[in-house]
Amino acid sequence: MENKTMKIGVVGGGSWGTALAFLLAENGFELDLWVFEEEVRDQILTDRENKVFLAGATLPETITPTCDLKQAVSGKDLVLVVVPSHHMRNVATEMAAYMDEKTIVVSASKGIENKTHLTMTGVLGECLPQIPKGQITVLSGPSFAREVAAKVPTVVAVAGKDTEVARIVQGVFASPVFRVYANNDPIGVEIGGAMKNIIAIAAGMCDGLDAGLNPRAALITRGLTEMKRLGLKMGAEPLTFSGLAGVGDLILTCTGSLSRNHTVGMKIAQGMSLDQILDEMRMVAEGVKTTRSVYNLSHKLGVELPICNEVYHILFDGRNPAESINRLMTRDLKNEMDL
Ligand SMILES: NC(=O)C1=CN([C@@H]2O[C@H](COP(=O)(O)OP(=O)(O)OC[C@H]3O[C@@H](n4cnc5c(N)ncnc54)[C@H](O)[C@@H]3O)[C@@H](O)[C@H]2O)C=CC1
Ligand SMILES: O=C(CO)COP(=O)(O)O
Repeated sequence: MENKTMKIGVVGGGSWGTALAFLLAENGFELDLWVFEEEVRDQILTDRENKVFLAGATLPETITPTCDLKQAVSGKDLVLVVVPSHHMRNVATEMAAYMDEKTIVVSASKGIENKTHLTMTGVLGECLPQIPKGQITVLSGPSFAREVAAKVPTVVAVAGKDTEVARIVQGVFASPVFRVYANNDPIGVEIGGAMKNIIAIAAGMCDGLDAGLNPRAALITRGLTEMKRLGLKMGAEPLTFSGLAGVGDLILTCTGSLSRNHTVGMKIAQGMSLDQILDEMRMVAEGVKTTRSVYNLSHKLGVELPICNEVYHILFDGRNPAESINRLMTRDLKNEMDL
């Protein structure tokens, strides 16, 4: 199939869905963009801008905003889903009625469902039984939406169990400012993308306390070990965690001031309550819900994740972040390479 004639739908007009729609339009595709809020659809139609979630990017006429999910996904060759992880099941269940087995599905959402502990391709696989599993892929890596919309050079991974399909998706998204590596370890890519958000909350707490640069580097490094530990238990490839969706995204989110998860951690350390912080945010900080999923999953699987465990108790039990640093520092002494 000649790429540019592919019919594409993007589901989710938050900052990341809008930035990826912009990228695809720049790559020469015409596409439908499903947005949840009528206000956002109307703004894009009249001003060619998503002022709520991605102010500043001018969206070309080749992006058609719609609140009609059927219009966005039916008859498409490729559907990119970019809704917050806690809305994935509802949205995908509604999509199922309009989709046939030929469509390639790409998830760009990062999270682990609270109830089922499924990653986003797992949820999509359950909700879209007509789509062969090899056609469900994931795009992830160090990529703030605002920088992608500003055409800042960005490098990500696209993972799928079917190498051919991953290559097609790679070709659709790749551009001179958006380099895409193919990867065949979707579960590793998704565990990396979901768990780095928890560690970013921890790094934000560390920065909010002004605890120092040494502890932040330690959190990033030991956080990577925790990502790998849970990932391996779930069947991931170890090398994925050294890649873009692992350490790459971990570094970006733990050190980048644009991160919503890092910001949540900073505000907690500065004394705000989680409810207060979330009430003030229209955007999503996936790490909050993922912390709950990972806490429960790690206990179920018997995997020790000390940093994630502390983040859980700070967010949901009111533990003091400074006390958590002390608890992490005074744990039994270990061998660094133990997984
Ligand atoms: N923003 C970024 O830089 C990046 C975000 N992501 C991931 O992309 C996913 C989507 O996040 P963003 O685009 O950042 O969203 P956002 O935080 O900018 O906006 C929130 C989104 O939730 C939608 N929403 C609210 N209620 C909804 C409902 N009931 N059903 C469906 N959608 C609803 C809003 O329409 C909006 O699109 C997340 O999993 C995030 O981790 C991944 C990489 C980069
Ligand atoms: O996933 C992201 C960058 O790769 C975005 O991180 P935040 O959701 O913390 O802003």
